[in-house]
Amino acid sequence: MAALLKQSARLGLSGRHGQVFCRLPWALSFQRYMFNANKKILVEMDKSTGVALMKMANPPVNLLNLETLTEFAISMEKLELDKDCKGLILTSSLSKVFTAGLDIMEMCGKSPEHVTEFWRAVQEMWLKLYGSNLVTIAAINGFSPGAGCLMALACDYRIMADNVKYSIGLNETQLGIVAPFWLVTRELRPSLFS
Ligand SMILES: CC/C=C\CCC/C=C/C(=O)SCCNC(=O)CCNC(=O)[C@H](O)C(C)(C)COP(=O)(O)OP(=O)(O)OC[C@H]1O[C@@H](n2cnc3c(N)ncnc32)[C@H](O)[C@@H]1OP(=O)(O)O
Repeated sequence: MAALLKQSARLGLSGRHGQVFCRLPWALSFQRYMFNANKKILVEMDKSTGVALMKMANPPVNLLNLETLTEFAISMEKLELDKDCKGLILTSSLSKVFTAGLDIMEMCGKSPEHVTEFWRAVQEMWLKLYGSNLVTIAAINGFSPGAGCLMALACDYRIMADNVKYSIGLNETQLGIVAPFWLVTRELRPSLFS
């Protein structure tokens, strides 16, 4: 795990944005590639190590709206299809927020069809992460409430920045949102499935 984190530091947070399957020049050609569908999720894959660095990049607080969730699922699919990819580090491109969780505006005043589509995307995101064949690590570099906490829990390993200001936890009931049954039973009460 330490080696993976060292790798993440080496990969750096210096990815060039706005590119789809762009290869780095000369020596690193065919060793590293980056992709992002719409710039909300940035992926940098190092084929020489098999480690992908995925950064949520939806300022100001990395809200998980329909667009971002969809992009996340597509990015996960691409990595799962890459036979060279063995591990994934999930982190944030922002300085103090991992993710502020679900965008509550996606559930406020929207049509039942939209809300259904949104929750389907939430479930898809969780299935992709929790069910991934990759070794997954959440590098939690800031606040991580609600779905941010659940994303971290869905990873195999979690490491959080050592800063007392940052908090992580399940606060959705304070907002009147109940975590869905598939999540509570699978992740928060795994003994039911053992
Ligand atoms: C796998 C998952 C499966 C199931 C999930 C089930 C349940 C999950 C539910 C949720 O995730 S509910 C959402 C929980 N999140 C929160 O409660 C976060 C609340 N936000 C904060 O605490 C702070 O924003 C912060 C993350 C600590 C960052 O603080 P900062 O001071 O940097 O930013 P600010 O508060 O000014 O926010 C900027 C901007 O963003 C809006 N915002 C923040 N969070 C949300 C949100 N969750 N949904 C919608 N909008 C949000 C905030 O209102 C500001 O908007 P403004 O600039 O227009 O005022």
